[in-house]
Amino acid sequence: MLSVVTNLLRRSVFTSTATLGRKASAMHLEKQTKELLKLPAQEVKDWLSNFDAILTDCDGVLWLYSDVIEGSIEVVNKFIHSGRKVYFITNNSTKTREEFLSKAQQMGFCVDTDKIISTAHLAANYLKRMEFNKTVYIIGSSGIKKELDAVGISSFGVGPDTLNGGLKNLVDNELKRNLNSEVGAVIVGFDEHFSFPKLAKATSYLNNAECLFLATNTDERFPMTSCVIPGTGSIVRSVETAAERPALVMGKPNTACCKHLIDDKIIVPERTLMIGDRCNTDILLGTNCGFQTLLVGTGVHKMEDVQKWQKSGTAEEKKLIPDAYLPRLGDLLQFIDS
Ligand SMILES: O=C(O)COP(=O)(O)O
Ligand SMILES: [Mg+2]
Repeated sequence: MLSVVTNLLRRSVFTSTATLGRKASAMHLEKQTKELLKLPAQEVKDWLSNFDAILTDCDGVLWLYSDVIEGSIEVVNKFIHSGRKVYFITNNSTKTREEFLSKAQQMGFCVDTDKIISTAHLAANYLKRMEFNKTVYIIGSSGIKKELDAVGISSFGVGPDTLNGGLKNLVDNELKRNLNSEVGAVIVGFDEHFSFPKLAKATSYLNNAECLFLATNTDERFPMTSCVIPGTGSIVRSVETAAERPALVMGKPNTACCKHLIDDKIIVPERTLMIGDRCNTDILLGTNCGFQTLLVGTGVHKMEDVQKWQKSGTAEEKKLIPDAYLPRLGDLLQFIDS
């Protein structure tokens, strides 16, 4: 997926506005994105009445780090109070599900634990379900460790690990002599202390073909305009490259993260709306699950990105196109009857 987006971005550099105009006549063949604010209010209300379940991304839709995005609490709570099932589904692995719950509740969202889907929790439960009984080496944050503790799986690796005695020391004293023979899985999530020793240790463990390789998510970067904060995807790519094998990704767009809701008939795909700010995780998950999708412009992708993808020919690129677009989630408030 990274390569798809990279290619899309590369291609977009050479796309002129004139080309956009010329191809407009062929656009009726493409999936169209409804810009909700440009539609009559009744049409938007009718569209919303199709949904009795909503899955919403968190960072970039509901909040940006610790700041609530204006209007999102009111919209989400109205959805909840109208009897719709609302799930918070985040790729962020730095917190436990309980920590996300208290973050959301402290902000004012009326959400319960069973409605939070988060990737550290998904990873721990994946290992628990397979009755994993070895140790996990973590590249990531305390959220992963705490979720593993909660299911009785031992782990280590969280925190700084720097190249103190040089490369020779790392190789001779750590990689050759000090690898933990109990490690049976490596989990890679967001790690602000990611380092060369961590990369070398993870890939040394993964050199054993029986060692499981899980990644929480593949988001390339965090939603930020003033600078770039690399996301988990950049760390996962690095480990995958050195390990020479792909990780099993727990979060969006892997449909496994919400499959149980469909299998257990808790939600009906045709009556479910996926709301997100990133198309190659949130919107792709929605498309892959048969949900309707709504992109909001408060995070990673914008309507201009969608317009570029609408012109591209591949089926994979078309899966990134949402059904609807809004500048921000709070704009929905005027269309939800209380
Ligand atoms: O933290 C991330 O990488 C993404 O988080 P999100 O899925 O809530 O946008
Ligand atoms: Mg997001």
